[in-house]
Amino acid sequence: MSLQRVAAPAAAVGELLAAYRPGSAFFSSADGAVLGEGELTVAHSLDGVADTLAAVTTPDRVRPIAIGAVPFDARSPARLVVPETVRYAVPSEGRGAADNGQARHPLQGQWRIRAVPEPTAHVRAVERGLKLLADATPGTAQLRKLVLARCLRLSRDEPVDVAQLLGNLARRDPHGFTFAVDLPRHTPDHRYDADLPRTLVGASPELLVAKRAGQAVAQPLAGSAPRSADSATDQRRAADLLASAKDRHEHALTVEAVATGLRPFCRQLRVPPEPELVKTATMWHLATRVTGELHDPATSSAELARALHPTPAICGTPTEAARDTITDIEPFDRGFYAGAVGYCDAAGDGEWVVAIRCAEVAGGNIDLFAGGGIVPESDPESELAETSAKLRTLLLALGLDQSL
Ligand SMILES: C=C(O[C@@H]1C=C(C(=O)O)C=C[C@H]1O)C(=O)O
Repeated sequence: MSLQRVAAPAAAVGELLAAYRPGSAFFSSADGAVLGEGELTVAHSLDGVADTLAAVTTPDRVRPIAIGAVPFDARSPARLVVPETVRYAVPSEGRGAADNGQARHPLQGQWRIRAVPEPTAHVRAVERGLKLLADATPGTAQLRKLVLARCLRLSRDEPVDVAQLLGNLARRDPHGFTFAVDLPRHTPDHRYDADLPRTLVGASPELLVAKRAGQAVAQPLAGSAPRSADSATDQRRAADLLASAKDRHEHALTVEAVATGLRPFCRQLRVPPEPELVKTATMWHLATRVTGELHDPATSSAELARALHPTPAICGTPTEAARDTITDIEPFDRGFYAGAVGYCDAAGDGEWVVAIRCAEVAGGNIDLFAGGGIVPESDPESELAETSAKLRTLLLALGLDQSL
């Protein structure tokens, strides 16, 4: 077994982006970027990360990391790779300049597109969800929030160039969390040839949890509005979102769950009473930054991610009832969409984000996903529009400027 080596810090995030090749693992945040190459060993759950890292840690080995993804249903296997070589980059100056236009390098080719479910069926699914939120079933926990998603299956004859897609995503959302990590080759429904590598690629705005220097940080998002190219309209939408009782309710349920999940690990937890606005190139969101001092500074980011995932931002409240309802209603398997993606080192430091604004790529197939939180005050047509707006993160990075 070879040693995990850490190469000298790269000059810029752009260099690591340029070095990404299929099979490597890339993750970037406002703090910089990490690129893992090769495969020393693999952990199949967040639980297994500490032991896997301990097994490869020796006095002469520099802090190993595990990097990869956990599926939406955490009972299914994750893929968290301990790479042979790890390179880090510090944030670069140029990274602040967002490229809000079309993808600079559109992926050429003729796409076949299939919506699963069809848009009208998604509206009906939301109506069904609303009915479940309104009905109390004796003996079962009352659903308070449910997140329903839809999927766009795109395919073409030529394989998707993941490096190009990753570069486009990083340029459009330079302040987001951009990632490309390989997944287990088999999908539960064996939809693709098992020989095809599968990659999760995306640009998530949502920090599930980060841990560094004995501190835990989470930034749940919930409550959304599409951006507008017209700046007055854009500002009005942001102000309306911040004032919306429905969105604040949806947001509060998520913050409450994240605070409850972190509290047992923290001696001091700060939860701001009011949400703030965050934006991506395509969306406005309500956000709350929750920070805590850990009782035990050695608590690992993987352990914290395990305690928090799945949050009501992508599942619902209460968790199990929402997860079962999602399985019943959604006509596709979420796979790694709405899972978690990130890395953790042997000291437990690391960052995990919610796997949204992402796609699963296998050869010439790319599945895009987007969902939205539903509370009793939600409107089905607006929910459909919200998923269409969220899908634009990936569609624009592919060079497809169309509403689907
Ligand atoms: C589920 C998604 O996004 C989540 C749901 C949100 C909402 O309902 O307002 C906002 C941000 C994310 O937590 C997605 O992008 O697919």
